[in-house]
Amino acid sequence: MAKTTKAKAGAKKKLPLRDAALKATQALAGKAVGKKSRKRSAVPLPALLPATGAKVKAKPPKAVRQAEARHLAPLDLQPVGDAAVLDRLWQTVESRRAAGDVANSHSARLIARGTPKVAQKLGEEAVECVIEATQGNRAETILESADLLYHLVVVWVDAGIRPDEVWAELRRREGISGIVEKASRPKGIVRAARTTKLP
Ligand SMILES: N=c1c2ncn([C@@H]3O[C@H](COP(=O)(O)OP(=O)(O)OP(=O)(O)O)[C@@H](O)[C@H]3O)c2ncn1[C@@H]1O[C@H](COP(=O)(O)O)[C@@H](O)[C@H]1O
Repeated sequence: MAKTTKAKAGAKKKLPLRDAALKATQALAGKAVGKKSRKRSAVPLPALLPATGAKVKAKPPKAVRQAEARHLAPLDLQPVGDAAVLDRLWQTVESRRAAGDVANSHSARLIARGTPKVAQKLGEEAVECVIEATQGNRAETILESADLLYHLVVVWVDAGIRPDEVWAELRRREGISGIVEKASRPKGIVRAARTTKLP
């Protein structure tokens, strides 16, 4: 063991000057183009530095690829319903509110309990929908979505909002990329002043 160490030390000493200089250059180059420093340094590296064998990843990480596949997969849409059902639901709930028959109408009973209760129910249904969606339970997510939309309609009726007003806002947003819209929002301190979120 000791012999080997000595032999190594000897070999180091005997290293010709040119080889030693080359080694030092390579060591420096390795530091300069190593993963960490390449990320942090904005200073361009000299073009003549020797390659260090750092691999360029051709594929994005697995989680990103899976998310992309989920979003890009075509939806299996069968035309069995239409959005007009929400307009009809609103009409029904509004008529229940106006009639105020709390003995026979769930909507009338819920609205009679006051705005905080109406809003709370929407929150509960949203959380249930989130849980099912997070767990990948497709059928349950559909059921919870229907509950969520019903309770959203009750919120609109309670607040005196007509579906048309929401559709108009959705129409206004058509063709505006969410990313572009987000980028156009005020930034920094202005944004912090307008929101309860941490900047
Ligand atoms: N889409 C719905 C709908 N979805 C869910 N629900 C009811 O919402 C209630 C949710 O039950 P929860 O136990 O979560 O809530 P909760 O009974 O208020 O209990 P708490 O949280 O207060 O303790 C159930 O009674 C469901 O039947 C609905 N009730 C009515 N509709 C639609 O509204 C129309 C009018 O209904 P009524 O107002 O009952 O005539 C109906 O024809 C339907 O089209």
